[in-house]
Amino acid sequence: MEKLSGKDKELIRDSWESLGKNKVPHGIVMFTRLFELDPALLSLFNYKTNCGVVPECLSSPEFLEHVTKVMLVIDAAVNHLDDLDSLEDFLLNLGRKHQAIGVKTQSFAVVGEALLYMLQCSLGTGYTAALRQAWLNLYAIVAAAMTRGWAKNGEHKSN
Ligand code: HEM
Repeated sequence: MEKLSGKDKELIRDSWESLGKNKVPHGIVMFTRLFELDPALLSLFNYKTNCGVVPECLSSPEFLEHVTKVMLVIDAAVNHLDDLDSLEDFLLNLGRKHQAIGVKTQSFAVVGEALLYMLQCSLGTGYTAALRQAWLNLYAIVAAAMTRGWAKNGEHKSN
């Protein structure tokens, strides 16, 4: 896996310190943005939530569970900045599962955009160009590992 600079790690850790204590509310901001950017993603959750519109979805327990799961993956990444390789197998497997669910790899990038939006909303003036880049670098590492797992599962299938 790629490595992050010492400065990247510092910016990520400092900014996550307060955000990580309120994962679900920040995750909801992120997923609200995700569905603004790509409303079609809602249908991937329908089999569980049976919800047709965003507000209903965002308050359903299954949905909040996924928001929590995503935030916990981010939390794990932040807690393993010096040792991201240790997450490789977990992330490969996660990518494989998302391939099976029908999530496209392009959608991982949209989640990245939604993550940046949430950081911008939450950090205000603390959202600097360097901080944005640090998070982009971290998320790129996570998404790349998920994409490798996705591709292993999806070999010979179209993306
Ligand atoms: C477009 C984006 C995504 C969609 C539509 C999506 C959808 C889903 C769905 C439908 C499930 C199965 C139901 C559930 O467990 O709640 C799932 C599971 C999960 N997702 Fe996602 N997901 C997306 C992105 C992500 C990302 C970026 C992460 C982490 C960074 C993530 C983390 C997880 C985890 C940890 C699980 C549970 C896997 C397990 O059961 O072992 N998801 N996702």
